[in-house]
Amino acid sequence: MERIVVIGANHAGTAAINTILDNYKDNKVVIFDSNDNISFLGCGMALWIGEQIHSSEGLFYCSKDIFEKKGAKVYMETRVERIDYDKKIVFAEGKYGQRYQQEYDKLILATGSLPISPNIEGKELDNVQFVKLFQNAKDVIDKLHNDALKDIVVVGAGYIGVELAEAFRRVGKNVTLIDNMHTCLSSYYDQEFSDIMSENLSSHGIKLVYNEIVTKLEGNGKVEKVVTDKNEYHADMVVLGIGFKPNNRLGKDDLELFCNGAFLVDKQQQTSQPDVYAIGDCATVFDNSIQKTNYIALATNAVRSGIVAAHNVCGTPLESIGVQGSNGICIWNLKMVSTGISYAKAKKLGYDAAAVDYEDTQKPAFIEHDNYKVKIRIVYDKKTRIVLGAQLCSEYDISMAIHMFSLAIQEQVTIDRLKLTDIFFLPHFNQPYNYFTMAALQAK
Ligand SMILES: Cc1cc2nc3c(=O)[nH]c(=O)nc-3n(C[C@H](O)[C@H](O)[C@H](O)COP(=O)(O)OP(=O)(O)OC[C@H]3O[C@@H](n4cnc5c(N)ncnc54)[C@H](O)[C@@H]3O)c2cc1C
Ligand SMILES: NC(=O)c1ccc[n+]([C@@H]2O[C@H](COP(=O)([O-])OP(=O)(O)OC[C@H]3O[C@@H](n4cnc5c(N)ncnc54)[C@H](O)[C@@H]3O)[C@@H](O)[C@H]2O)c1
Repeated sequence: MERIVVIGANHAGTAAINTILDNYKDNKVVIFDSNDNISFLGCGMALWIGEQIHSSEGLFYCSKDIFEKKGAKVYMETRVERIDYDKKIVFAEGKYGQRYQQEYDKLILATGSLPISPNIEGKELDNVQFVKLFQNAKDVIDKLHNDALKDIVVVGAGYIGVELAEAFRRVGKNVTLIDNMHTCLSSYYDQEFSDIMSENLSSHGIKLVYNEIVTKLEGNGKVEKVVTDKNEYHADMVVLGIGFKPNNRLGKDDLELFCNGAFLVDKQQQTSQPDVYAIGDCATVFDNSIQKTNYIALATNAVRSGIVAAHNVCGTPLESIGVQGSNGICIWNLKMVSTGISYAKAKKLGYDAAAVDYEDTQKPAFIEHDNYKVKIRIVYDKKTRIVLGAQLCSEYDISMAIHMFSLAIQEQVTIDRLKLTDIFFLPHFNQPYNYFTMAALQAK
């Protein structure tokens, strides 16, 4: 029997814990989490805030109870303060000051990420919000009920910022969305795609402010103003969504780190310390699109890395196959999905890259209903011909289409192989000259 300690029981921790408890029943599993809930789907936060779902109930898929019924010992609201990696002991403290020492044979770090806090004056003012935890969402929703709270400035037009801008607008607030880049969603899409999202956001009344750097927040107790290098914006609430950083506090002096501080792991999720594994947002991933170690904070990566670590910890060797950072967003019915890297990113990274684009309706023109335009871009390396990334955008649900490109990047498929990939045709679904083939065929 092994003593397995898991620190952090959100998406990564939950996946690892369930895999161990369901498949390797003879171990002693001890879980610590500093929060009071498990498995909160942050991805549902904007839907809840924007009143597209009526409650937060469905946003949890696991609990302390479930783990305990499967035989684990669970300490909630208990923060691990320090780890003695030589003696293999975890030191934790409960909400009421209770102290715990737990020895381990194998340790899984699933401490996740923290929202990046900009180094600006005024960020401690009331109504300056991060949106990561269930408690953050509850707090924001309580404040939104106050009709005097009218103007919301969202800083960061990435995934969190864009989703929340929509949510705030849906509940009738005036929304200004600020990003220091020249467009929204710039880490995921080329401007030809992000411009479509910008147009969608502005047409719903969101004020877009790009290429401005927030320099300070002003107010009297409560935030009242966002000051940038070029302008000032009135704000009754400011939401900061400028990215995540890995929560590495428990290992930053003892484990090897990636350039952004994430725990550096191998394909088995093992850190530089023997018997210590790291998963989810606190750890690195192997990024197949650039064939290098990278940091990509997504729940999907968290879950898969948890499964991989669990099997290795319990003695079944299993290697991660890497990730492509596949992602998607849906804002007022405009759906955008991407995988791998954009053309702009490929160029920035020094690839001799090319992009092929195609635009068409999803189905033949004679289909009069539920037939929308689809825009596709495939990015590839001109030298190796290998696919580096893909982007799709439509009001039609094209989400499943991105998985094919995800697999192509994972398997290092060339653009030329995609030209003749067998794609079925039925007018109810698509076209005989479909946009995958038509885009790929353009590759010279
Ligand atoms: C608003 C929002 C929307 C999102 N939408 C999506 C989406 O649509 N798709 C997607 O793939 N991803 C999405 N994400 C990202 C996704 O939520 C994260 O990638 C995911 O939560 C990572 O899971 P994790 O378990 O690694 O880390 P976390 O969720 O950060 O969990 C870490 C856990 O560790 C615990 N912990 C930390 N330190 C200690 C300690 N010292 N002692 C004890 N416990 C500790 C914390 O309490 C927490 O429970 C979204 C995130 C947000 C905020
Ligand atoms: N739909 C989804 O899959 C989804 C939804 C929400 C969050 N997430 C994930 O959660 C993580 C965190 O999301 P996020 O939106 O915070 O990060 P993000 O990386 O998606 O976006 C951060 C944005 O902030 C901007 N930014 C950075 N510094 C800034 C500054 N000082 N001032 C103004 N803008 C600045 C960046 O240009 C970028 O557009 C990401 O990994 C994201 O992929 C995913």
